[in-house]
Amino acid sequence: MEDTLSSFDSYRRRRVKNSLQTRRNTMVISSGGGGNSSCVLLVLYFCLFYQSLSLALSSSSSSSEIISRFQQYLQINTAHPNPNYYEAADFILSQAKSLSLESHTLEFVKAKPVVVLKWPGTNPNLPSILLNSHTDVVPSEPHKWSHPPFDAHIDDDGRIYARGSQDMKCVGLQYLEAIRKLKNSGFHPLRTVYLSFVPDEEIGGHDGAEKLADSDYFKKMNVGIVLDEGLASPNEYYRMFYAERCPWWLVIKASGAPGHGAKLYDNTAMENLLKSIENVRRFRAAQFDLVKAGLKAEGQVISVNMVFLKAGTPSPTGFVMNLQPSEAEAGFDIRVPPTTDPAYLERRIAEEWAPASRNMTYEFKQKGSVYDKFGKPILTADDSSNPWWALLEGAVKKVNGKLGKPEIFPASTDARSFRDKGLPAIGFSPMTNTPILLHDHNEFLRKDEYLKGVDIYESIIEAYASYLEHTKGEVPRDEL
Ligand SMILES: CSCC[C@H](NC=O)C(=O)O
Ligand SMILES: [Zn+2]
Ligand SMILES: [Zn+2]
Repeated sequence: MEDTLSSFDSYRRRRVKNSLQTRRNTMVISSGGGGNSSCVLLVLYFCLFYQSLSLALSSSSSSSEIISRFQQYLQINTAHPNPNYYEAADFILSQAKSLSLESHTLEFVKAKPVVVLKWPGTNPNLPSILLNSHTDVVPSEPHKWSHPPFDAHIDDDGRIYARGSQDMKCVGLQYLEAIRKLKNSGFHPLRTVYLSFVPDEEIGGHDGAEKLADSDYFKKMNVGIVLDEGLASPNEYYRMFYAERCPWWLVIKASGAPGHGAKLYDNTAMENLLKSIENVRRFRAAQFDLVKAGLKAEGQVISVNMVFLKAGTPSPTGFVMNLQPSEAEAGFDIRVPPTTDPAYLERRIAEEWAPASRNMTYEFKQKGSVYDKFGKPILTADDSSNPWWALLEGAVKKVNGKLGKPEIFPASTDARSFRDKGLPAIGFSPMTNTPILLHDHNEFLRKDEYLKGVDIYESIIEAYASYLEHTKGEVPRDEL
């Protein structure tokens, strides 16, 4: 860890040195006259040098300001079901102003602002880069946290506790801090860099990223690559995601004749439902065993988790105890990797989990497709056909970050709205040596890890925004 941090520091020093060097070179080229003009130029030189030095000093000494801005964002309560979206939007807009970024607030749905920021590139004809993050967070149970989830308290070991510290207010603000550093260093992007701060990801993104991706405004943005969220890594390897599992939310229902609680008879609703649940549990265990044995990664198996059970005849004191009910239901959150055959799973549901022969029916509350409109699995290429993948890898390695194997995101993110449009989208949240605490109690991110992530994005944005080639991964406008 020490090593990694010190190499990040030396990278920072190199950048400062380079930026001073660039400014010095500019001066040398522009000086050329003699006499008084040399004097004026000398003064100018020192002014510029002083300015560069103070800029450099301010960027190297502003860790506490960077952390304080992160805390401010975390302190805005954007938890469902009543997220304070306007306060979050105002905060982002104030940051944009301090960075002289262009901003636009789009309200596709009332009270659900989508904030889009723009850092114009010197070649606006090249497809742009979109850095996406969501502003909402999931609810919490504050009394089960060691520090209140919207205090952004920092403990003695530098852990910042807050809902959203990992998922994903960190990423949204790290993008902005990286841009602040790049601007301070005098960097000018070749490609336009956009940032989108979208609502509602945690409840499906339909009024947020999905609306943005469907809009004419988005078409005009001419996006060529999207970065979105990934997951924390408990070890030293950063994680990159090229796809995500598809959510299928299944409800199965059993029916049967009611009867006396003391009677043994076949085909009761409860018995039929339990047979299905046993079946589902065997399937779940087999999939989980593949992960436990190290044969498959989490994102490569089908996960099934029972999320509700509903049965029984209510009474004023609870449930009627001597009546076997005529209906019973169970709900499952299923996640299907785009690399599996969904027809196989659907057959299994119809024939084994909810067979009509056992008086069972089923319905999907949500059933995403693993295929795009051309019938191909929705995946972003993680090989040489996608230069953005290699660029990201290179940029992380340049600042001494190590990378794990490409992965499929186990849950859903807004990236799917962009992949649906045929765009490459990479899931990445720079957090190493950090327990995975998204949606959990006591979600936290360490200060040093957050600051390291800013440097990682600085490297990524610099590489992406400087990339000149028109690539295969970029979809021509008229196909969107
Ligand atoms: C199916 S939309 C729900 C999106 C949600 N995203 C993050 O947790 C998820 O459950 O994966
Ligand atoms: Zn998220
Ligand atoms: Zn989430």
